[in-house]
Amino acid sequence: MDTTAVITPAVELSGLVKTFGTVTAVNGLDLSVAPGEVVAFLGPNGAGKTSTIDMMLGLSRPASGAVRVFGLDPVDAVAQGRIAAVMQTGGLLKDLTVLETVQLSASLYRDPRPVGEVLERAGISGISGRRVGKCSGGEQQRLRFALALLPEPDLLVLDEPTTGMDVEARRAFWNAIRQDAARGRTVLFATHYLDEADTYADRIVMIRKGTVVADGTASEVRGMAAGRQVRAVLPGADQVALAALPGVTSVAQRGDSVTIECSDSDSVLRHLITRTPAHDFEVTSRNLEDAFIALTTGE
Ligand SMILES: Nc1ncnc2c1ncn2[C@@H]1O[C@H](COP(=O)(O)OP(=O)(O)OP(=O)(O)O)[C@@H](O)[C@H]1O
Repeated sequence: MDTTAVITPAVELSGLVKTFGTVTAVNGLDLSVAPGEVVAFLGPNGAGKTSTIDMMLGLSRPASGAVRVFGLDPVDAVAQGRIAAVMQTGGLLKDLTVLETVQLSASLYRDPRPVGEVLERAGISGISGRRVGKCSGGEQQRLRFALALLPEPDLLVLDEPTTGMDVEARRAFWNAIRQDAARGRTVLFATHYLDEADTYADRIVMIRKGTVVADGTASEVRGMAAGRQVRAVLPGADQVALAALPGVTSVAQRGDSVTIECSDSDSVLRHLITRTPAHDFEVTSRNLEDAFIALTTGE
């Protein structure tokens, strides 16, 4: 057996760039996703998530850089049913029932999964007779998920699939996706929701201004994003010296007080106590949500 065989990544993006006129939507993005991973693309509005996903699906072409899906050009990967997508809106006919919608889509494939099976896996067998126009937003998304399962893709891509759903609908939707992913399918989804990425992804890739700013498991990213704030009374603090301390991300002086954002509050305190006349110390943990915003907006 050849134990040195290299596994072809599910997704390989290298030096990806996408521009729209003067706007650079994706700016030299590199990413490799292994088969079987559940990856969240997390980033604020305009970070470049949709532009990247469109290139992965072969819906648009990069200005430069390369996209491979299971080693293939995305257009070929889509044609072979290796990749399928659940988009946020569009693509459903209101007057058809859920069952008719899936049957119609299935008729377009040469060798689709059985209709009953995909309804079951998307958790919508119980509403198969309901008209699409009467389905809630969450049910319509599970219907789109069922449609995406018809070719039995190896990679499922979802672009902000739960926007506008309430908490219960989001949970039902993700449980269906997660149960399906347990069978080994690779899943990549874009989201604004930190909690959604945290709960449902094995790996979080944070995007800001078209590039990756953090990449790791939820707990690794939490570690990267988490930080402390040290405050002390120190008139005329030497801001340059403080900013040069290990792990310090910002220093601000307001009146007699200095506020230092850092990853290692112990070493900042040690410095302040031994090298400066600072007093009245206050150490607080930055809230994770604030830290996420700091990481994705650079504030
Ligand atoms: N067709 C287009 N024409 C012009 N500019 C575009 C186009 N599509 C995207 N952009 C711009 O590219 C940037 C990245 O947009 P993109 O939709 O990829 O971000 P996103 O992370 O998916 O954002 P959101 O979370 O709001 O969907 C934004 O500045 C956006 O305005």
